Amino acid sequence: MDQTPHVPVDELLASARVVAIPTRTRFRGISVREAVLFDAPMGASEFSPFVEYGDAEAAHWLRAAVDFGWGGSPAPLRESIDVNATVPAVSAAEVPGILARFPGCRTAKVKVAERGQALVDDVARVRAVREAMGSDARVRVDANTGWSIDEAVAALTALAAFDLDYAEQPCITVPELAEVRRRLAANGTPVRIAADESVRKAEDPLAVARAGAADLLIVKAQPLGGIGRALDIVTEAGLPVIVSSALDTSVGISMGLHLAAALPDGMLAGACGLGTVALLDGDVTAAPLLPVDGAIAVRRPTLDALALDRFRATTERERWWRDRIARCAELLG
Ligand SMILES: O=C(O)CCC(=O)C1=CC=C[C@@H](O)[C@@H]1C(=O)O
Ligand SMILES: [Mg+2]
Repeated sequence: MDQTPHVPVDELLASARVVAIPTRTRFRGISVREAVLFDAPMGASEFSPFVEYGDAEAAHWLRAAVDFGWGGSPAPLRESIDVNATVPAVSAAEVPGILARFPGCRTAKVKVAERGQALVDDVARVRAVREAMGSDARVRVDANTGWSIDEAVAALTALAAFDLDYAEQPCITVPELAEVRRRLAANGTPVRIAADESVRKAEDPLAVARAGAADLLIVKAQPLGGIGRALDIVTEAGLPVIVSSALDTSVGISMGLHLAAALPDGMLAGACGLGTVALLDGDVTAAPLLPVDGAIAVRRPTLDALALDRFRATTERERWWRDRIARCAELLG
């Protein structure tokens, strides 16, 4: 199913504004988040593939932006979406300060396997999260492909002491995920495995589900080419899902909220990774989509002219993003 409208590149460029927003805490090596906002007919839309991504990958994100801005979004089946606190790879001492930015959240996702850190750092961080949130909270970890099979089994065996909801993408490949899952079960420390990069960066996003290598899928609207495409994938995969984001502004978060709100009942496996505006030191709207009582209302934010000016990217970066849009648009045809 592909109902993404065709929009001439001149029209895309005419409505594009490029911003650079500082992060409050370094996250996946990023201290300034760049994004393009479109003032589009169906409402604001966002194009924000990470700068190191190639054009073929970034083109999926452009398709999503066009889909959301010019095509629209499916009718929401729910009014608000529970979200998780996202804890970057900070020291244990910084954990309470991070969690305070996510009021009411009873689920936390903790980054682990950060380059340059060791398992003791992960254990200390996850322990601090569990202690701060209490025994009834859900605590997940995300390794972003950072471990080998042996490292993943050792780390998750240790971290299982903190009662993990699941572990997101412990290793890179689908066979590795399957092996980690098998070994943990054989050791008597089963931890559910969630696939993220194996869905959003894979040539075949359904391969991980077909291989039985994951218990649930992380789905993100922008990398999967939009809400419609993401819905097609989850329907076909038949696994429970968590909707997440990519350190988007409130506009990209709104795309994720509309995806989560369109999922058929029973498919959503818990709180979604859509609270990350709390990690940014600014936004593009006067009413940011931040968690309140652990949830965010499903709505489309309006762009704020003052904010767009305040975070306006340099001329050089703006040119870079405009060239990127033109190349990606050409790939989409
Ligand atoms: O899922 C969340 O809690 C927040 C989003 C998040 O973790 C991510 C955002 C941006 C880039 C990714 O490396 C990362 C992820 O791996 O899920
Ligand atoms: Mg992830």
